[in-house]
Amino acid sequence: MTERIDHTLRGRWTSTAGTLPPHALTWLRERIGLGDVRTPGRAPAVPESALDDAARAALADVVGPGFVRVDRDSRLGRAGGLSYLDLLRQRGDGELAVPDAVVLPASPEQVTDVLKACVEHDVAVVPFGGGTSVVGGVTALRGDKAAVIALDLNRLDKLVSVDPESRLAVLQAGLPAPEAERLLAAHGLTTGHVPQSYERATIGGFAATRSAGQASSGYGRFEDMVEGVRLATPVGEWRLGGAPASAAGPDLRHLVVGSEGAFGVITEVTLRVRPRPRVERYEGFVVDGWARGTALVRRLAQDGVLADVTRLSDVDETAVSLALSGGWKTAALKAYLRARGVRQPCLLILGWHGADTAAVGRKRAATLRGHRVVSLGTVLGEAWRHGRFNGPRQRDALMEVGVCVETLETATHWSRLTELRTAVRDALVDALGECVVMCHVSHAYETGASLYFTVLAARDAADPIGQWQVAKAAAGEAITGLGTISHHHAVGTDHAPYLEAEVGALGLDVLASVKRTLDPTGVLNPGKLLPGGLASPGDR
Ligand SMILES: Cc1cc2nc3c(=O)[nH]c(=O)nc-3n(C[C@H](O)[C@H](O)[C@H](O)COP(=O)(O)OP(=O)(O)OC[C@H]3O[C@@H](n4cnc5c(N)ncnc54)[C@H](O)[C@@H]3O)c2cc1C
Repeated sequence: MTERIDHTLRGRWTSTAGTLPPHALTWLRERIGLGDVRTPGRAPAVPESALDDAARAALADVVGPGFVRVDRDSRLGRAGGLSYLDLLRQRGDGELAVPDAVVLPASPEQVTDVLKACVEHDVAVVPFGGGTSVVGGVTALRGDKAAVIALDLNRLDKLVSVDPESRLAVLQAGLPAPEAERLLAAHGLTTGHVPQSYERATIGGFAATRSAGQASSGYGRFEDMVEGVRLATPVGEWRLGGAPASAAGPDLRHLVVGSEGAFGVITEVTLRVRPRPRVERYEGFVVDGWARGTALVRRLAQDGVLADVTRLSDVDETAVSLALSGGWKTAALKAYLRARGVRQPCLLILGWHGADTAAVGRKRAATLRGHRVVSLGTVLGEAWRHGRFNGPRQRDALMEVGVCVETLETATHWSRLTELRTAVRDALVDALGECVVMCHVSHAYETGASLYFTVLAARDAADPIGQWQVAKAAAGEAITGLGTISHHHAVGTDHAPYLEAEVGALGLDVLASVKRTLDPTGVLNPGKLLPGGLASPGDR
């Protein structure tokens, strides 16, 4: 939990190659026909920095010469995010976009001055928080600019103020989540925001992408927590949010939250915070079949009694978890479930947070009242909690042995949830052939829920990048018209082509107008959010 990002090491999450147990390898060979493809280990090419001396000097004037870095490791360390394609590129497959320099400002004022210098010297700016984007959000694209910098917000790492009476905290944008939580814990407070990328992602990154954490049912999505923002833009600073609620026109904070660095750089976020729970209880349950499972989660959401963490796996994801756990305990569990009449087990993890055991007990009783689920006890729930940040480590290990492994997510209304799940699943299977597609619901609302897919296939050694691009495009087409292109990963470069289908041509024009106002020369994060940057509506 305390691991700080090592910016020199971006090709994997872990510093050592992970390993898979032998039974997992055997299972993979059987299920996806895994051959002997290894992840390439070539060092990616790093071109000469295109940042000219005048631009470098202007930036050094703002942040100090030691904080304008043009060395290979610094630049390579901020070359792209952590999608499967990013990881392949960082390991030497395909072309990697490397920033010309890394600039590390230490204050909101310095961020504004860096932007001014970049406008003056025709330099594109990619805001860089934890660099955990999985949609190409931090790809170092320069657009039509002479050079591109990664604007690393690492040094904006302070808890600025706390108002315990109002339950508000002002946090600087570069704070990684564990550090933000450590600082808030000293005041008995928490954000409750725990995404799987918790160990590395930052407060500014969460706000910029409308992130959703594993306990979103209890604490809300990140945008629900944002009371105010401080934004540095090329045309000056913009501060928003001074009241708990307001009827002063449209809520402009939502032009900033989710703006993915294309409208400005978030330097501070005022967050609604909560008392830190003293007791957390996680429990595993099994429901018979996807239809019954989603009906149950829908009832809980619509009755307002969802557990703080609510995660329902489909039959495939449950089967894979059981297969990979292996051993006599799994065999005994399967026999037990059969005896209880469960034919198609779907694993349901529920977690409740509270001030004390009695409070947690009351919440648990409210969730479970009147529902038929088979409890597997807290051991399974605790196992989930223990392993909940393991996804990226397992991905490292899977990549090592030649697996094409990636996730994608969407959301839709309850009435279309199963249709969407089937459409995405079928599209992925059609595109990839022999593969495993698993799905779970981890964020539920009164009107619908998210779907999160994990895909495993044998990597195509000849064209690994093309293999996933085809599958991702097929999934994108399947989603269009049925659900959102992103429930919490954001748009980045990867989803930009699908944004028009979701918000309409007029929606894109509105976004382009905002961009033109805040970033008239288009230095901010070219190619992200808006396809091609959209300097003017006519450019589309
Ligand atoms: C293994 C893994 C698991 C993940 N799990 C989840 C999950 O459970 N829930 C979830 O919501 N997401 C998840 N993500 C996606 C990612 O972690 C989130 O999008 C996160 O919010 C990004 O935060 P970051 O600080 O790493 O931002 P970055 O990756 O650095 O940046 C993301 C985008 O925001 C922009 N940006 C960053 N900081 C700022 C700023 N201060 N001002 C303006 N723009 C900025 C960047 O330019 C980029 O476009 C996961 C990613 C990985 C790799």
